[in-house]
This record gives sequence, structure tokens and C-alpha cells, in this order.
Amino acid sequence: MIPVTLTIAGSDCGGGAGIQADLKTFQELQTFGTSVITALTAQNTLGVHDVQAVPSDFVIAQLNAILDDFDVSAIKTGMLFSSDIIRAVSERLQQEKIPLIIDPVMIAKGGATLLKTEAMDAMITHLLPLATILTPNIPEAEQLTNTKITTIDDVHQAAALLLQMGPEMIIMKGGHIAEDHAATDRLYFKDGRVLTYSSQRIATKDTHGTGCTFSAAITAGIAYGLNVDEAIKQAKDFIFHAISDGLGIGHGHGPTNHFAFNNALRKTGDPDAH
Ligand SMILES: Nc1ncnc2c1ncn2[C@@H]1O[C@H](COP(=O)(O)OP(=O)(O)O)[C@@H](O)[C@H]1O
Ligand SMILES: Cc1ncc(COP(=O)(O)O)c(N)n1
Repeated sequence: MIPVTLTIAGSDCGGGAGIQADLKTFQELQTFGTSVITALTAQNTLGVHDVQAVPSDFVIAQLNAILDDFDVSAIKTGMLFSSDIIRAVSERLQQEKIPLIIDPVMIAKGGATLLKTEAMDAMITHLLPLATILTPNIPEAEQLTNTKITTIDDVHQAAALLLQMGPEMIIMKGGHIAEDHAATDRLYFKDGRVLTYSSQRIATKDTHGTGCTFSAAITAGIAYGLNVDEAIKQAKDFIFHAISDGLGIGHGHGPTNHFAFNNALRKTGDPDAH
């Protein structure tokens, strides 16, 4: 049986981030991807040009349609946009016992708002306590904890604060903090353990949708039955290949290459051989 995955996120009509990146990633990692759309963005590699939110009752109608019919193995959330949507989604997900990966999407790389300021409290109060894994980037961790992160010690401290907000685990993504030419992510557990995932840092402007793709890959791995460490290792390989084997699409910050991980696997039999 192919596991069913679900993303609850915004549409990126440009295909590089949001729902579209999630479904491409779910597909590449051999899961059956389903989606609940929270907002439409008019977006390309140059930026977000407009946003239209989906009414929260229609978000829930989509969510019910999926959960009432499919045995979903893992769920991720991305752009949730408003406190109305966050409250409605949290209330519905609370009734399920499905692993939940939360990517606390706030601001697009071009600077557009993907989470209204009024929605931050709802995210902290209603959604974060439901998370199996929370996947903030550095600016998101700063916003959620109201701290400034410049050193690795700051990363550790922010992770400790985030764990107090209820998620079982936090993976602090290192895309926005340069460490010895590496892109290093850290997984924090409640018992104090920390696991580190590191790859070479690729010098490229084409990182549109990296966070979405990474959290979708973790979700697919969990759906497949991998443990969290294995799922993150696979997601890290997936995103490394997707960034390093870029497609050169669009005139701005281009999307990543969702085919690259499987292309590497087909060529070498080992996606780690980079
Ligand atoms: N230039 C890069 N080279 C290699 N890996 C990267 C690069 N930028 C980001 N990553 C990786 O991509 C994933 C997404 O990270 P990040 O860019 O921090 O998230 P977001 O897209 O949410 O801002 C992480 O695993 C991170 O380490
Ligand atoms: C609909 C939507 N969701 C999420 C992102 C964040 O993208 P990134 O992963 O590059 O921060 C985006 N630009 N658009």
C-alpha cells in the first residue's frame, strides 16, 4: 500500500513552493499526495503579487473530505495565513492522532506576508502544541521566540523556548545562518538530545520553496514508516540534490529541482553519493 500524505498550505501558481512543491515532493518519495488549500497566491520567481485567502469553513470542508475517506499517514502544514484558518485547522486536527509536521511559514523569501501579524498568537496557542515536528527557519524562530539569533548558542536557546510551546521536536533549519560553508540543521528533543544534519552549502540564488520541499520530504518519510532521524536524513539528501541540481526556471529566485534526488538515485543507486 502506498502511504497517503496530506499538505495543508497555500498554492504557489509558479510551482516552486507551497502546495505545488509539497505534492511534487510527496510524489517523488513514493507517497500519494493530497492537499487542502488555505490561500491562493499569484506568485512567480520574482515574488508574491497577490494573495486570496480561502474561507476557513471551506478549508475545513476540504480537510473533512480527505480525513473522512483516506487513511492519512502523515500531515504537514505550510502557509496558513490567518488566525481564523489556524484555529479551524487546529480544532479539526486535534481530533486525529496523525503525525503532524508544522512548517511555520511567515514571510516569503521576497518579503511578502504569508502569515498575518494577527495570526502569530493563534499559531503559538492553537497549532504549535499539536506538532510532532516543528520546522522553523531562523527568521521564523526569531519571531516565535521574540529573540535575535546570530550564534549557534542563540539557536540552541531559541529551540529550548520553542520546545516549551509544545512541539515534540524542533528542527532548526540552517539555511539562513552561514556555518563554515555548510548548511546545518539541528533536531532538538524534549529530553535534551540534539542531532545534527549537515551538507555542503550551495552558492545559488535559486532557493524558492526549499523550506516547503524539506518539510514535505520529512512528512513523506514519516508516512513511509521511517523514524524521525531517517526521515530527516532522507529529506536533507532530497533538498541537497534539489538545490544543487537547479533548473534555471524563471527570472528571479528560481525553484528547486524535485526530480534531482531520484535522478541521483537512478544514476548511482545511492542518493548519498554526492
Ligand atoms: N544554499 C543552500 N545549500 C544547501 N542547503 C541549503 C541551502 N539553503 C537552504 N538549505 C537547506 O534547505 C532546507 C531549508 O532551509 P531554509 O532555507 O533555512 O528554510 P526556508 O526555505 O524555510 O527559509 C534546510 O535543510 C537547509 O539546510
Ligand atoms: C504558497 C507559499 N507557501 C510557502 C512559501 C515559502 O517559500 P520558501 O520555502 O521559499 O520560504 C511561498 N513562497 N509560497
